[in-house]
Amino acid sequence: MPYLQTIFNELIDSYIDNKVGIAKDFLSAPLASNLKANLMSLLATNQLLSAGTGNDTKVVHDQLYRSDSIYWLDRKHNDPHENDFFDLMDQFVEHLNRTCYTGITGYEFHYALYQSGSFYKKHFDQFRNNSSRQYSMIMYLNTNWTSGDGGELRIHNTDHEQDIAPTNGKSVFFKSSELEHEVLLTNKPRMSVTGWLKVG
Ligand SMILES: O=C(O)CCC(=O)C(=O)O
Ligand SMILES: [Fe+2]
Repeated sequence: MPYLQTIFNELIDSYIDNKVGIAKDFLSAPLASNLKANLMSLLATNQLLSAGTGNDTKVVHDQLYRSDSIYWLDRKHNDPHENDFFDLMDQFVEHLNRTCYTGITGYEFHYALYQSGSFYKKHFDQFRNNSSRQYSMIMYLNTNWTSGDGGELRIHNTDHEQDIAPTNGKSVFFKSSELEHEVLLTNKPRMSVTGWLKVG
């Protein structure tokens, strides 16, 4: 089986078994490093925006709730690495729809930077007034991450909590309406690409 399909199945199979899909090497090392370099240059050129909570009609900038900053990826940027990322996501969505009949028709992704001391309190990803977000997907861009660095993604399952370290290239995948989660306070800059697979 081609390598990518093996990784896609690792993510999907662990999602089916545990409600939280994890694939350790979803992003290749070069792609992760190129996306991280993009994020660093967005920071250097002041293009990152403090992230809001809520959807477009009611965005609240509450730093007590989440303190990351973000930038949306777009094919219109004509950035080769963003386009490599979108090519990968197109293949993943095609694979997911073909093997699981998910009917995903779109997606949206942003870079996220959690500076040291940042966090994102417990929340669901699906907006109350809009259910187009079906699956949440996060890809991490952090080399040399160790346990004292904090910044784990904490998933609140009904009967247990699960902490996931944001290590380089890893992807996490779960149903947006189903699992409450949070980002624990990070002691080091923590970088990722986060997004949603959508219907309608
Ligand atoms: O970065 C993470 O691990 C999760 C981010 C998150 O929950 C979100 O952006 O909605
Ligand atoms: Fe979230």
